[in-house]
Amino acid sequence: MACEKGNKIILKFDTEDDVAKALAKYIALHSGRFITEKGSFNVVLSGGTLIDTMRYLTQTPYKELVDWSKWSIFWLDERVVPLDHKDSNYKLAWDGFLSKVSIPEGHIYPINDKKSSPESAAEDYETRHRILVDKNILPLSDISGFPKFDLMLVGMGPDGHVASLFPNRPQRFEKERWVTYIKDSPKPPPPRITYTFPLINSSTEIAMVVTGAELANAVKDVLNNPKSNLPGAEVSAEGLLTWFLDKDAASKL
Ligand SMILES: O=C1O[C@H](COP(=O)(O)O)[C@@H](O)[C@H](O)[C@H]1O
Repeated sequence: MACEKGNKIILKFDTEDDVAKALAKYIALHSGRFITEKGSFNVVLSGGTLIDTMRYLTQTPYKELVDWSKWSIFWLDERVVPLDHKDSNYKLAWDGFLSKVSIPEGHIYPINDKKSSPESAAEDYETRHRILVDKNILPLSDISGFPKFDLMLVGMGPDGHVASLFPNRPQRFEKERWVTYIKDSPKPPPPRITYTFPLINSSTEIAMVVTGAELANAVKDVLNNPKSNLPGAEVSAEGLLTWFLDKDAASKL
């Protein structure tokens, strides 16, 4: 079932498995669309449950049909830990997705895990994005002046956080930086870096992928209660924001 509001569409499915199947089809369609239009596909990954929900993309027919050679991968947020640490969003994505498809190594942009502090890791990630802009690998939005990705795949926590932008933390209000840092994330591990809202909201397409009953209150507040002021409610896209919900996550709408 679909419900449209402005440049937002809300898709509700019976089960998490139905969400996973629809998500694979949606990503593959956008991959084809962007590669036809501009010859490349810049994708931003979250951590968390998203990676498992992307599982059908690594299977037939998508594994063979998608032109992985044109993909580039970035991270919406990352924990400041070594890339082989169990808490690393890169490791999660590598184990569950990237190791199973053939995206060129040079197109994968994890954080530099040799940086010792969240400040320096955020600074470094932003600088590397500025270099990609200078090389015309990443375009800037004509509207915001921030980097414009083709597709961001965004998860949400039960507290309404997206990326590492949490309620009751100032990072969600950052307006200038492309990448910022947090040292006291309420969800462990505490040191993280994260894209900021002006950058997130410059994306052409965004998929909010939210499943499970423990997300039902946050989904209700974000979609139906503007006063809740949760970070998830601040997500918008320059093109279309598409919510993928299962029955449990949508149960209080
Ligand atoms: O800590 C994080 O949490 C969010 C939400 O994760 P989920 O397990 O509730 O899906 C995730 O999107 C983010 O990338 C991650 O660092």
